[in-house]
Amino acid sequence: MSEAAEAPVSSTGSPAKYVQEMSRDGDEPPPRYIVKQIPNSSPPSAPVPVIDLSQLSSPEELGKLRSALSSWGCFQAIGHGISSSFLDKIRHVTKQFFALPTDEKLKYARETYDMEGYGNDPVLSDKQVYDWCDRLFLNLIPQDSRKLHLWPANPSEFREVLDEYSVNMKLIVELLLKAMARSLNLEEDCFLKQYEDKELMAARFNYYPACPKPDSVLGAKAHSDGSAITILLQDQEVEGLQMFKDDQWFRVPILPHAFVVNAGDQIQIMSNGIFKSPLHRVSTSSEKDRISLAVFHLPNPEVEIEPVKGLIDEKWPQQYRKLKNYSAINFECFQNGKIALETVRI
Ligand SMILES: O=C(O)CCC(=O)C(=O)O
Ligand SMILES: [Fe+2]
Repeated sequence: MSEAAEAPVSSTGSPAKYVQEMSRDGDEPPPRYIVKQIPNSSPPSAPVPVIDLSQLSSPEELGKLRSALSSWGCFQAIGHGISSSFLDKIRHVTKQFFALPTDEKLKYARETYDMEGYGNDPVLSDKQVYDWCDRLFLNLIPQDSRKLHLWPANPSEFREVLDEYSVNMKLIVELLLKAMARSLNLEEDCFLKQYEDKELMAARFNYYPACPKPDSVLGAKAHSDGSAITILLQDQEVEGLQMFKDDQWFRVPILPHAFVVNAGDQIQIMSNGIFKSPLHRVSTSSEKDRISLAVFHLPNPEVEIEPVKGLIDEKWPQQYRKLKNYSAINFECFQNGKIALETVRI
């Protein structure tokens, strides 16, 4: 294919120019960003379920949680206990970071073929259509995996705010994993036990600049998350996230100060396919920049995961094999155009 030759790929395994710079300079999106035809490019708004995390001791709310995760694979979480002012603050420092001059942001640039740090869509395959998005990817947990030199010192509160955000995210994830187990009438620590106290958590700050071709360019191509759980803070004003359900795309509306919680592929495996890891994508806007912050939580790659025994019986046999390092499987499948979850199905 000639596609690889059309868009120069720099030696860092990244598209040659940051998307934010192309947007600022009024560049036409290069061919490698063009999706030939975006199916369903203006879908309807989605009735994504809303779950109140402060009510998860009630059987009704647990029932809603189970139903949301086994149909949509996602929900909007309210009642999470994090103040609106703190959420505004983390959005604010995110915007401040991306507003810095490129030279300043490059102090935190990711290394060749590394995920962590500031950069654009990593190039993993020569068939890849690029996302109209720049990112800052940082490990949060375990603490000793943090590459603090990649944590922006500008704006000055960035590190402190992210550290506090990380503490909050860990608490919410644990609360959710326990509630998800209870919603299936299982011991509440049955998912957490599989982590063997070796969890990973990482943050991806996404910056989607305005795009002159929203009908043929995506902020993020359709994907499911390779995590166990993802907690996403959407932009306050600019929509973009879309979910695939029942063969159709839906726009996820903005609910101020709610998180969008996604089941990731690894919880689909651990729940023996009961919870669904949803396919989602991000559209672009011709007028406005958009930010989001995704926090991914997953077991350490050394740890083996498998469907929980209590969810396997004759009527619903084991759907996925025991495995470890799902991220590596996911990565290889992406490069070979395969769907990772399908390759680990029994
Ligand atoms: O920006 C969004 O709304 C979604 C981002 C996302 O799906 C991701 O970072 O995995
Ligand atoms: Fe995602």
